[in-house]
Amino acid sequence: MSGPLILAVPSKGRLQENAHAFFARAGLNFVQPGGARDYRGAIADVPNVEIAYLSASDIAGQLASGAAHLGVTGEDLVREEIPDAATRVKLLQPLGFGYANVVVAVPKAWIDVATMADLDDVAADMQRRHGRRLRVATKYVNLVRNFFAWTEPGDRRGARTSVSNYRIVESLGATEGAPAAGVADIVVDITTTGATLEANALKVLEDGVMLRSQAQLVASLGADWNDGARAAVRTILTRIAAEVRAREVREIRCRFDEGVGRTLVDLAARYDARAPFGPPPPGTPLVLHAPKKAVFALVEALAAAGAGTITVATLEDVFEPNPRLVADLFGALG
Ligand SMILES: Nc1ncnc2c1ncn2[C@@H]1O[C@H](COP(=O)(O)OP(=O)(O)OP(=O)(O)O)[C@@H](O)[C@H]1O
Ligand SMILES: O=P(O)(O)OC[C@H]1O[C@H](OP(=O)(O)OP(=O)(O)O)[C@H](O)[C@@H]1O
Ligand SMILES: [Mg+2]
Repeated sequence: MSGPLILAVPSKGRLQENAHAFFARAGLNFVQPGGARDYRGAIADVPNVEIAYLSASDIAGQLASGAAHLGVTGEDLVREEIPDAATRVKLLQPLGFGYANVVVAVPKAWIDVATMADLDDVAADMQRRHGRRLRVATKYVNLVRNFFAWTEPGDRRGARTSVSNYRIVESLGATEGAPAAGVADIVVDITTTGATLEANALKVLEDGVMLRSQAQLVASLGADWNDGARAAVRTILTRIAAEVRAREVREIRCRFDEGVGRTLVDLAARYDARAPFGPPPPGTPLVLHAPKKAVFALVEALAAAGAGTITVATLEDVFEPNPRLVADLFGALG
């Protein structure tokens, strides 16, 4: 077989805009030969790639089945829709957008209920007194089953307790409204600002954060990884890796007096900064790539060690040989 590499990209919803911006920053410009309503596209200068525009949840499904090779979707959807995720997909890169938590939320009116252990008591009580099970409205059926079944030993407040005596009420929209509507007792849903929970008078349990999710770049392990698809993914991941690396680091350049060059390189290593072009010959500035977080501490240390003028700059792309992203995927594909 020799089909093209299928890259699945959100066509609507929360992730769409950020996903497009992410690929554009990596120099991957999408073209839609059939116009804006065409759900298939291509990348301007990378042959053998077909873009599939899909909803975020369809993307998780297509990656699981191998219908798409590479895609962007929420980690919540990967964990929910692909129970055996480790054998079917590889999460290559968290993308720094689409942050949201999957949480257990109960009516604020339940003032005595603050933890999963409390919730288990409520569920047991309902069963005993009314002969019915606690109703949980959610679209995250698999995540709920796993989370509610899991116990972590420890004292009552310090640990997680499993919840039994519940049943799931599947809800595909407006989930937070289910308790007020009387169709469920509590909800499990995704939240970012908490505004929707607040508007529905719900509160998150103290130990009720089931998953901290963000958008992920995901590869399918079961797709048709023919030679053409492998060549295309190498090009795509190399550009993405260069962009990701550039965002992680700052370039520091400094003047230094003869003799201290070596000392400065050693000093930089203590801040996880590297001299990508090696120690400079006399008379040329030292160039370092430093983790963003370490920049100001490193600048101070360099100045104290005798550096002259120091400049800090952001970089557009940092291409390194054998980027981790490429190695990770090819390692997983074998
Ligand atoms: N409130 C939110 N804030 C940030 N990211 C979110 C939020 N809600 C969802 N997401 C992330 O975006 C993904 C897709 O959600 P989104 O709401 O865009 O699509 P959907 O619910 O599948 O479809 P629809 O367009 O019908 O809402 C979620 O699975 C999650 O990873
Ligand atoms: O914590 P907040 O910032 O208020 O966000 C939470 C809301 O966002 C999502 O719904 P969405 O708007 O995607 O609608 P949907 O239920 O149709 O998917 C989620 O299902 C919540 O309802
Ligand atoms: Mg939604």
